[in-house]
Amino acid sequence: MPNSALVSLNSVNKQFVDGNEVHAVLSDCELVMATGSSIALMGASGSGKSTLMNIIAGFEPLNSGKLVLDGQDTSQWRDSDWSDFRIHKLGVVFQQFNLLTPLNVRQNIAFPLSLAQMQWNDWCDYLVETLGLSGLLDRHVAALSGGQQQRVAIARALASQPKLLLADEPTGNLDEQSGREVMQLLADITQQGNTAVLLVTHSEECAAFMQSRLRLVNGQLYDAS
Ligand SMILES: Nc1ncnc2c1ncn2[C@@H]1O[C@H](COP(=O)(O)OP(=O)(O)OP(=O)(O)O)[C@@H](O)[C@H]1O
Repeated sequence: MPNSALVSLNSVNKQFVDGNEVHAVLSDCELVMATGSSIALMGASGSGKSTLMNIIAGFEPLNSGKLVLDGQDTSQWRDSDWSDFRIHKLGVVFQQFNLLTPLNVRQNIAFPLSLAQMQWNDWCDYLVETLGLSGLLDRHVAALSGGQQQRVAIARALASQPKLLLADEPTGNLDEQSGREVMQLLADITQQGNTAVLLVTHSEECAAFMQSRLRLVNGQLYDAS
């Protein structure tokens, strides 16, 4: 494995048990993602894209195989190791946004900063401006439209400049223009080399903003570039 690998999955298997039935979702799945790279993860509905994201974020355990994150084998990680990774190195844009509804936009974006003991900074101002959130900072997130909430979720995920961004269809609620602006932002941050992006998308147009494209079929990843 090259030293620069940020994410490495080696022969990963994941099944879900539903009553007497076992559903294999990932089967000897392999992935190497370099620091600062960007990958569009495509595949049919139900093929396991969100499951793969959840495994990398530590929200789902794998059944067998090896997951290495930033050079560390995660098999022995305790909850505190996962928390450390999530706070300091990971940003996630969930399909359902998962915003903190009692809080306003600024507080949502600042939340990961407080966990990482960081302050609001120029990067946060840049994100707010680029994502068109400047006029919304004092609004409660529950009162926002789906597209506005999605842009808050993206700003929150990027606020602490994570080494890895996992984004599950982050433009699904946006109009074409806003969607392109978000994709350009994601392409830019990977060009700058500090943040790697794993993007789940059904859109070929969004996928084209990423450096490479992979398709999940029968539990394995194939080059779809
Ligand atoms: N917690 C769970 N318990 C049982 N089965 C699950 C669970 N999570 C996912 N699955 C099953 O795993 C399979 C893959 O689901 P997943 O959500 O990863 O697919 P996806 O590729 O992200 O789909 P979509 O494009 O529709 O979002 C599906 O058959 C789903 O029903």
